[in-house]
Amino acid sequence: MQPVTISAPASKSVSHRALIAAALAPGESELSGVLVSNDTTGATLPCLLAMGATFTRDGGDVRVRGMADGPRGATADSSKPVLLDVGESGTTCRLLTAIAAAGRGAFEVRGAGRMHQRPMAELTTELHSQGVDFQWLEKVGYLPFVMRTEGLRGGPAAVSLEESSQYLSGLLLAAPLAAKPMQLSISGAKVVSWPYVALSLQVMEDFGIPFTVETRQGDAWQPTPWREVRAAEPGKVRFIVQPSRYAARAYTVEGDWSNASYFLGAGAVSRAVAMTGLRADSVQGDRAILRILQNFGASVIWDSAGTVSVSPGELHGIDVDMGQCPDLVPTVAMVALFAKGETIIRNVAHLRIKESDRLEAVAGAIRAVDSQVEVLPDGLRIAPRALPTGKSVDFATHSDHRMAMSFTLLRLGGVDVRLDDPRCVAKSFPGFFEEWAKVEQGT
Ligand SMILES: O=C(O)C1=C[C@@H](OP(=O)(O)O)[C@@H](O)[C@H](O)C1
Ligand SMILES: C=C(OP(=O)(O)O)C(=O)O
Repeated sequence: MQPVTISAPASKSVSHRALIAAALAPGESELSGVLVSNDTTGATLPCLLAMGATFTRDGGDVRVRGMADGPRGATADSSKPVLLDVGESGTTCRLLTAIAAAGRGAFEVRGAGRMHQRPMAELTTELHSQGVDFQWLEKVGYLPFVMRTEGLRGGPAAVSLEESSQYLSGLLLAAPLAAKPMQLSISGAKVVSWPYVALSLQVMEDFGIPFTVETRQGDAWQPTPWREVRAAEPGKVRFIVQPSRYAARAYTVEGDWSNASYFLGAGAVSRAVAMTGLRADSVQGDRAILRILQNFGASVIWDSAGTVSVSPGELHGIDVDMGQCPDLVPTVAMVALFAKGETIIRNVAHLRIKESDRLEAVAGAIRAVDSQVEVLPDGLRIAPRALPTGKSVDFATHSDHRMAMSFTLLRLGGVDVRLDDPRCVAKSFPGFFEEWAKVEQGT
């Protein structure tokens, strides 16, 4: 039987970063293949427009005229700060708070839904020591707030990556706009979601920003190519970013490994799925989905044209640390329900502060299909039972796109999946259900 072929949607994380870099690059950039979704063209783009960049867009082709001298907020004589509405996008919120802080004037940052419960303090504390003033409109450390800035001073700064990598990504992307070189280091006890920091460095490099990464070897700091830093440890890596300008350019956004995971997962549990448009050498951590599906027992093949295919096998439960690829957890948890034996997912306490409390939301879906699950302080222990084939089951998405997309996998086990809010997929993948229909129709 021929595999169903799906072309991967554009990377959400790269789209955010390419829009930011192009908006900060004086001159004209042409971006192709930008993800059209609520978080990217619906949140990051309008916020950058409010800061002073201009855009013309035809689908995912975006022509950007970058800001001539950095982000501009409202001046002291204006009664209203410039509004940055980040919607439900954590990436927009954390990255653009740092970018706006590196500009001038007053900005009000607001969001929607869960975004007002997702923490900001780790980032804003550091921005405050850089000279930025915050006025909290509801709760200290959370949206909404008004920020007044005269730019970043530069010099040393340290941030913890225990709950999110987005704080460091924001500081890195904003650092070239600081008055002096910035030396960023990692505090805290552990690092999660490291590959997203590497993606930020990749886009900075692609848009001409000079920076050095140093790792500690014994008592000395050694310059290290950023691609060689696989998983950073607190106190063992630092970044030196020179004041500089992003350089305008043409740029093509690569495919998204996170949103590919639902289709690759379908290949593992049902019938072969082939995907085009994914980079085998991508810096995206969610490329790990291939290794994880292989560990379950699925087979993975790359062909010479760069198409990857996943086919089913005898699936058995696995024990997996997903600290560096948290967005894959809902997919992996659903695949675990098709496997024999227990699956344990570890090191993902940060899933509790995403679009929903994802440990509880995923556990709710597992219970809805009569399997057993234990919610651990930092993960899930899943004991699958036979799926309720032929039955209609109601699922609570908690308005979380990754819940809606991952629970849909259960249709391949014969479950009539009823989602309370299927439209929440628009956050990252508005065309998800149209693509999914191809999997079910087998064409
Ligand atoms: O920087 C990014 O593009 C992202 C970082 C990750 O968040 P955390 O670093 O908060 O885990 C990830 O979950 C999110 O979907 C995208
Ligand atoms: C956590 C996610 O995104 P964000 O943090 O940008 O809201 C996600 O897409 O799963």
